[in-house]
Amino acid sequence: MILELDCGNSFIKWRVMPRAGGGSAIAGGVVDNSEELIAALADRFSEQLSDCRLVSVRADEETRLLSGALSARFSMRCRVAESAPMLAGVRNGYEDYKRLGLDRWLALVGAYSLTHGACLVVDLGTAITSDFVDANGQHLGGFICPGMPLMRSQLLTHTRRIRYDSVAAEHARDSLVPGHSTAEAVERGCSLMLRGFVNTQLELARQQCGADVVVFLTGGDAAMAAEWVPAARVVPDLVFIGLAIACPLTGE
Ligand SMILES: Nc1ncnc2c1ncn2[C@@H]1O[C@H](COP(=O)(O)OP(=O)(O)OP(=O)(O)O)[C@@H](O)[C@H]1O
Ligand SMILES: CC(C)(CO)[C@@H](O)C(=O)NCCC(=O)O
Ligand SMILES: [K+]
Repeated sequence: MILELDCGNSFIKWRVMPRAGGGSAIAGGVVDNSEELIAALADRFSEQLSDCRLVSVRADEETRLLSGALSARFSMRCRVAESAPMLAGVRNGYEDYKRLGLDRWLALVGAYSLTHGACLVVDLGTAITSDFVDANGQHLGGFICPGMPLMRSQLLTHTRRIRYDSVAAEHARDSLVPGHSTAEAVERGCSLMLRGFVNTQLELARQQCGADVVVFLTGGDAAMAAEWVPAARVVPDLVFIGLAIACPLTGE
């Protein structure tokens, strides 16, 4: 079995796949840190993991420690995705290709592998990122802005009186009419910022890549954005699709 990891800034997303080259996930989850990850895996998969592949946007040292701990604990090979100027028909558009976040790069490569045509990838996590690729696989660049979790926490951190609980937040998200409570005002305000961003990306994508550009949404808040872009494809495992391309294992 193969362990796949997407180490984001806030969470580590993991899944166990039956073998190289496909099938559906046997198990998966989201954890806060490597200790939790090892605990989640140790019960069920102690003897069965042969390989690991991972992508990380964390510091190199932190990523090295994580892959070292995993390969030691589960006696498996561990491959770490690296930056590349070109992969699977996609050409990195950054001035310095090493600076493009690896999660963005792999999601883009994953999306292009599904369409072989122009795409826009919007990843809504801690940060929100968008990336454009044309029909020839040329990455046209992208954007980075704060995601919903960061927008909320900035308001909370830098004000005295913006306070509300998660139940109120949940209810507030039922509608986008002007808020009559702090929870509604903040949640809907941030949602509208997100909606404005997503709609602008869509316009830009059509200008840059043509009207038949395929829109992919991924990351924790993808489902929310999907309401505003009915034609979009919500692909939660886009980064993992790219990861398999970047780190093929024997047999793939
Ligand atoms: N405590 C939690 N337990 C389980 N799942 C969670 C928890 N907190 C968040 N999630 C889910 O985990 C996923 C995190 O995805 P997201 O794309 O937001 O990752 P992230 O690591 O915060 O972002 P990034 O990759 O940009 O750093 C979301 O689907 C979210 O709903
Ligand atoms: C933007 C994030 C934080 C999104 O996870 C990540 O892709 C990253 O750290 N990128 C490096 C900066 C860049 O992509 O230009
Ligand atoms: K991400």
